[in-house]
Amino acid sequence: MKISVIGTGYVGLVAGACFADSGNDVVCVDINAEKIARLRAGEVPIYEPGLEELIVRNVREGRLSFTTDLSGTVGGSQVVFIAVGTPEGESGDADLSYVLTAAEAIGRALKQYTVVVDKSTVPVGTAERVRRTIAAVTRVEFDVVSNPEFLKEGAALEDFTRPDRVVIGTDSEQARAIMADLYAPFVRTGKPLIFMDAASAELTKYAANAMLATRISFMNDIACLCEKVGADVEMVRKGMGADKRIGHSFLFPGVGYGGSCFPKDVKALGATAREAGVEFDLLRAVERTNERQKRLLVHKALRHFGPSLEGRQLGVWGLAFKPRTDDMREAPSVEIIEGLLAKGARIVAHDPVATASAQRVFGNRITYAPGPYAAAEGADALFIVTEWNEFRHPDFDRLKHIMKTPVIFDGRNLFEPERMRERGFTYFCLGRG
Ligand SMILES: NC(=O)c1ccc[n+]([C@@H]2O[C@H](COP(=O)([O-])OP(=O)(O)OC[C@H]3O[C@@H](n4cnc5c(N)ncnc54)[C@H](O)[C@@H]3O)[C@@H](O)[C@H]2O)c1
Ligand SMILES: O=c1ccn([C@@H]2O[C@H](COP(=O)(O)OP(=O)(O)O[C@H]3O[C@H](CO)[C@@H](O)[C@H](O)[C@H]3O)[C@@H](O)[C@H]2O)c(=O)[nH]1
Repeated sequence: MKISVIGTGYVGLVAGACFADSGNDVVCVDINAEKIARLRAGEVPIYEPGLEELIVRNVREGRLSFTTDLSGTVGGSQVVFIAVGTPEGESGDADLSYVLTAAEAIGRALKQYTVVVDKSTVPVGTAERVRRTIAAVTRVEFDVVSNPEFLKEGAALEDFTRPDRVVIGTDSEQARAIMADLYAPFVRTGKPLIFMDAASAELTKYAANAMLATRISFMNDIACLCEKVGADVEMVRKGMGADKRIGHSFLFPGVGYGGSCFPKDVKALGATAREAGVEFDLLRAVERTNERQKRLLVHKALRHFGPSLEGRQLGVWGLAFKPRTDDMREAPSVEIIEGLLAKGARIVAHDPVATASAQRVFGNRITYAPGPYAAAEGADALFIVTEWNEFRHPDFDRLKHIMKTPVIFDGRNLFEPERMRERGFTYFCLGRG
């Protein structure tokens, strides 16, 4: 099948590469000429495990290419995916300007019946707005399908090629058949293609993200409660998760959820509810807990060191919002580091892949260390912010030896508090004694 993908971000690039790898002829389009030039030179502008190899191979084998020329590409495609950004708008709602601009450009370029697929995360009613936007500029036949994406950064290829489900919102039989054909290679193991109307598909995406964010905030509140009452959140988490109705995933307390999706999508769902006159108080509480959680490590540090961190050197392990990505969007590290800087601390941080993207956030206000031990050297305390695997089994003797004082604020509960005390560390974590 001939496919165009509009937008070469985390979603567009992954979708484009995976569709090409299942034998389709894919052209990825972006308005960012520098990104396209890099991609054409074989350089992938984001870090996502396995993506570069997949792109390079599919380009070499002639199934995948990159262009800034939307109008020259879309006309020859049977399916066009919109995978542009939908950032937070002024009042918390989703900013649809990129989606609607792309839709109009697609409309002008159509030459034959085409399925236009909205893969971006968009509020209820957007498929209809996209349809109207395209219909206003063309007489060619087309269908608009809502096909939200559920991949996680850091595991994007696995999630895309082995999805738990594929949600397809359309009332067109023709579009339904084309989408089923396109996704057939990814649901061979029996995972469902779930067909529904476009509005339900659009809402499914926000509901899923908001539910996952709710679980995280719930566990962060449980962790705070554990600290106050002398319970151990790791035990509570295991005990809760063993109930099949609850399950173990997305119950890890941490420094608050971040990334390009949960924060904006919880807000956008709140905006949809407000507009619809539905009181959705739970969402506001989920956000409030998350705001508190992002400040927690700084509060713990101030309780330990006193109200000023002037003259203190603090090490930070992990800058990206989660492991296996270089994405700094809404990363809790930003709030934590800004909080520590504001109290006068000097920061030396290490992240295995996010240094370049972190430099765009912090500039030279912090120091970037080439490795975890270099970040901890001479530090008054070490902050663990992102749970990269390489931080899980450090040489504790070496760490203790190189730090000025062996104090750790662990925002990811990587270690056993009892063992850390035996090793000679002053160890603070979340919801454990
Ligand atoms: N990042 C994720 O993990 C993830 C997962 C599921 C869904 N989503 C959703 O998918 C959408 C895309 O997210 P992302 O993280 O890939 O975004 P991104 O910001 O990484 O990339 C978007 C790309 O679209 C390009 N673009 C904007 N307008 C364009 C136009 N008119 N024509 C061509 N290109 C254009 C931008 O230059 C940019 O390269 C969002 O709605 C997001 O909520 C993201
Ligand atoms: O038990 C957990 C799980 C996650 N997180 C945090 O939650 C955030 C989001 O993590 P994750 O969901 O793994 O990454 P994303 O790439 O943001 O993926 C989410 O957002 C995407 C964009 O909408 C969706 O497609 C995915 O299904 C959804 O998981 C990160 O800050 C994590 O540290 C926790 O604090 N505790």
